[in-house]
Amino acid sequence: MNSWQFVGNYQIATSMFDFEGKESAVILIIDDSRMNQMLLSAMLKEMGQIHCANHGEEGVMLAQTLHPNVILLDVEMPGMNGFEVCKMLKQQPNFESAIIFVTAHSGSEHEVRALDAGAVDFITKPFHDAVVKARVSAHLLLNLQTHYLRNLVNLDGLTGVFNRRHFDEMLAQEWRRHLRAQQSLALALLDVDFFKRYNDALGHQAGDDCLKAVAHCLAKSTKRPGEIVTRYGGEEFAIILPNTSQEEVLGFGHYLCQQIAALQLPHPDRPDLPFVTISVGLSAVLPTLQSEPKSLIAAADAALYRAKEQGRNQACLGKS
Ligand SMILES: Nc1nc2c(ncn2[C@@H]2O[C@H](COP(=O)(O)OP(=O)(O)OP(=O)(O)O)[C@@H](O)[C@H]2O)c(=O)[nH]1
Repeated sequence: MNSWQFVGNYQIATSMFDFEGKESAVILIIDDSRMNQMLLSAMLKEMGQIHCANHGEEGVMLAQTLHPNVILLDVEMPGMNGFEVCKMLKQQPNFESAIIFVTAHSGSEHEVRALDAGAVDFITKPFHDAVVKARVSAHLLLNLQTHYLRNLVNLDGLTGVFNRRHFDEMLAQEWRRHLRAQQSLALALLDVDFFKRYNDALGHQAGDDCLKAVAHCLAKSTKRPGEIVTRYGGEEFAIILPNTSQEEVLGFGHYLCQQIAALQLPHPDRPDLPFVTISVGLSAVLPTLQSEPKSLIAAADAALYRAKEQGRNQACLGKS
C-alpha cells in the first residue's frame, strides 16, 4: 500500500522512495559559502533530507554514498570548479542525480555551458525563494519518477534485487569501464543447494520465501559502491564486483556461503545438512580488447559446477 508525501506542490507515492530504502528525497548542496548553504537549506528543508559539502571533492564523495536525487552545484568554487565537479560526478557508475548549477552569472552563454556540461537546470544568485523552490521541486519529482520507472524495468518482481536484463546491461558497461581503467572485474555466480527438494518438501510458496531471504542476505552482504546483486534466473543469483582481483574474490565467496548458512533456514530434505546453503562460482579478469564479458560468466559457471561437484556449501574460483 502506498502512503503519500509532498515534494514541493506535488504529492507522490512513498513507494518511489522505498525502492532505494530511503524514507525521503535527498538533496545535496555543494557550495563553499556557508551563507548560501544556509539560505538554500532553509528554502528546501520541506522537500527532503538536506546535506551540504563545502568543496568539490567532498561533494563527489558524498554523492557516491548518499545517491542524492538533486544536487545544487555552485559554479565558482576554490579548487575544483562546478564544471569539473559535474564531469567527475557524471563518471560515477549508476549516477542518476539531477544536477542544478548555482551561479552568479546569468545570460545565454552561461546557461548553454551549464546545460552542455550535463546539468538539467541552473539557478542564479541572489536567490529568489519561489524560483528556487519551483525549480528544485520540479526536478526532484522528475528524478523520482524516472528512478521509479527504471526500477520497475530493472528489478526482479519476486526478490527485489536487480533482474537479468539489468545484469546484462551492467556487466557490459562495467566491462568497458574496467577495460578503459585496466582494472580487474570480478563475478560471483551462486545457486541455492538442493532447492528442488526444498520446493518439493515445503511447497513453491515457501520456496519463494526462501529465495527472498537469500536475496535479502546477499544484498546486505555486498557493501562496496558499484556492487550489484541480480537474480540470474530461477534459484541462481549473480553479483558483479567492480575493482576486485582474483586474490580478493575467493574470500568474498567464502563470506557469502557463511552468511547464507548463518541464516539457519531449515531445509527438511537434504542428505548432509539441516539448513539452506549456497554454492558459489567466482571469476576475476583484467578485460582486454580481445576478450568478452561472456568469458567471465563461463569461468564463474564452471567454478560453480565444481563447487556443486565437490559437495556444495562452498566457493570455488574459476580460470578466465
Ligand atoms: N519456489 C520457486 N522455485 C523456483 C523458482 N525458480 C526456480 N525454482 C526451482 O528451483 C529448482 C532448481 O532445481 P535444480 O536445478 O534441480 O537444482 P537443485 O535442486 O538446487 O540442485 P543443486 O543445484 O544441484 O543443488 C527447480 O525445482 C525449480 O522449479 C522460483 O522462482 N520459485
